[in-house]
Amino acid sequence: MRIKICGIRDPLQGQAIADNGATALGFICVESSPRYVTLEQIQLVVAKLPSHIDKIGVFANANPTEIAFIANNSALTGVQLHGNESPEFCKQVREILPGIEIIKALRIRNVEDLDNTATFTDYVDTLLLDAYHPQQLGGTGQTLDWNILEEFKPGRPWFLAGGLTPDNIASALNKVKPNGIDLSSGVEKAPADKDLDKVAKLFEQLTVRSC
Ligand SMILES: O=C(O)c1ccccc1N[C@@H]1O[C@H](COP(=O)(O)O)[C@@H](O)[C@H]1O
Repeated sequence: MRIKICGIRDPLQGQAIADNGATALGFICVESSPRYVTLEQIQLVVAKLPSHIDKIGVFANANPTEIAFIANNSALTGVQLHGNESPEFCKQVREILPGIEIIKALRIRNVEDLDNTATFTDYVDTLLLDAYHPQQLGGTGQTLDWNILEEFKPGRPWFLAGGLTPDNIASALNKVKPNGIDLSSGVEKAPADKDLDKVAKLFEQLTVRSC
């Protein structure tokens, strides 16, 4: 299973989280977020990471040219589109960035929102399901209704996100079978300041489950 830890800013924290077993790290390229990182900060973190770690830039309603500039100049392996991007927009980004993983994040309120994920299947590599919050795009710490995800089998691999923590990850994975998990605020002391003890606890929980 893929394990993505999002909202990384500090190079040493990024390195430690990769050493713990994360398969992907995420960088918030959304200026309004308290976890926002500049291109230069991403470059400093990426420089310390082994090549097998996926490096994902998180954008929301950004310009495709800006997305491509940041992706190409910081060796990102993927971009996560976390705003109100349309399937057509995802297709455009995929054409501009061939070879880069396109992840479409969708904020799920109900079964209708879940059904809507099918409209993205042909235009993205991966889906990511996050909780819906009326004012915030992401990093809210809110969980979505895992009950409606029990039978969710989209035509693409998918990440479960939204309010996951070392304390609730076992319950989540008992109900839901995603291809990956994505955590941000559940493993931090303050926005973009990751709590390495919580990260270690997360991996302990995941190890116990796999035994
Ligand atoms: O983390 C942010 O500040 C953020 C801002 C704008 C878009 C997405 C953002 N984060 C993403 O939110 C989810 C879930 O976060 P959490 O675990 O509930 O804190 C995750 O995919 C982040 O990439």
